[in-house]
Amino acid sequence: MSHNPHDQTWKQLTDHLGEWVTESKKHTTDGHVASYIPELANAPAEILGICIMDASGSIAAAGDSNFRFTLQSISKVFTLILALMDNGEAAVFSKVGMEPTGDDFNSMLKLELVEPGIPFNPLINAGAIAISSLIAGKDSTEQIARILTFFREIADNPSLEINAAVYKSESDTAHRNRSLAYFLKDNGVLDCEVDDVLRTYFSHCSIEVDCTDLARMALVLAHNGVDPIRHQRLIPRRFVQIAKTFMFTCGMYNASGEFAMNVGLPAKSGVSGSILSMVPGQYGIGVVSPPLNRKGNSTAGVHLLGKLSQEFDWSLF
Ligand SMILES: NC(=O)CC[C@H](N)C(=O)O
Repeated sequence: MSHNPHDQTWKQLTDHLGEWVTESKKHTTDGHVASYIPELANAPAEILGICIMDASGSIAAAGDSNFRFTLQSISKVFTLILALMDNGEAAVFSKVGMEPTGDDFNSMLKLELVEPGIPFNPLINAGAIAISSLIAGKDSTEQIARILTFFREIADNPSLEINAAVYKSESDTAHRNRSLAYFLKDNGVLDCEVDDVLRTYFSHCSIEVDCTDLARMALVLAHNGVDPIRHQRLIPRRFVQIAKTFMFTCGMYNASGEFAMNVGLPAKSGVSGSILSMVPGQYGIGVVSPPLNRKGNSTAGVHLLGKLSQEFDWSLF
């Protein structure tokens, strides 16, 4: 038996992940599948899948890990990184702040209440729409092409595509995001047209992946921007540091404090019921289970990450 801590954790993971998924799956009934984007409501409610990837690309997977879903808010982490790579820190943080809001992810409350009227952080909807406008390109068509190229590179998967049905469903019903974008335009945050920036925003939210893609993308963040499998730097270290900090403080919306206490890892969730997380320096983690709690996080997914964090003492604190 090996005494390498990684080998021991890996054996325990591969031996027990299936049991832990079965246990956490009970929590799918604690939540509701998102329906404000009508197409998302078609997701089966009893799904729970997870994929954990180590630095050599070995995979521990269990449950419905082949289920396909859209990135939704998880995409915001990577558009933030791309915007930082395109514009640098100073330009990005002239358009968005660095603080959690304590409000729902699609709230517009503080845009009017607090001066200057820029979004509090890049992971709430208002902030992510501002970030979409900063992606280099002459219009949304060019921006979307660059985003897809970047996401495919990070996921090491050239076949990532936009799910057209989810895109259309969101675009047809996004009255709240449209109002946020008009508000931003009025506050002088957006230099481009509202419809164009929303095309970019809905497109990156609608990129379809599975848990393996999530784990692969997370692995690059876990290794501070270097892909440990291809031994290639894909993202400057500083920009990963910024992204991981936001994931920790704002990645689980207004439940980020609770998640930090119970799980203690950087993470980002999306309304598709997905969660991207990582054990820094070690593993990339992708989880999906569509039913959400009131704050928009996957009930079974959060439960499973809590169990893993306890079992392996993964909390950063
Ligand atoms: N929380 C989320 O995943 C939100 C993303 C979704 N596309 C929206 O704008 O509402």
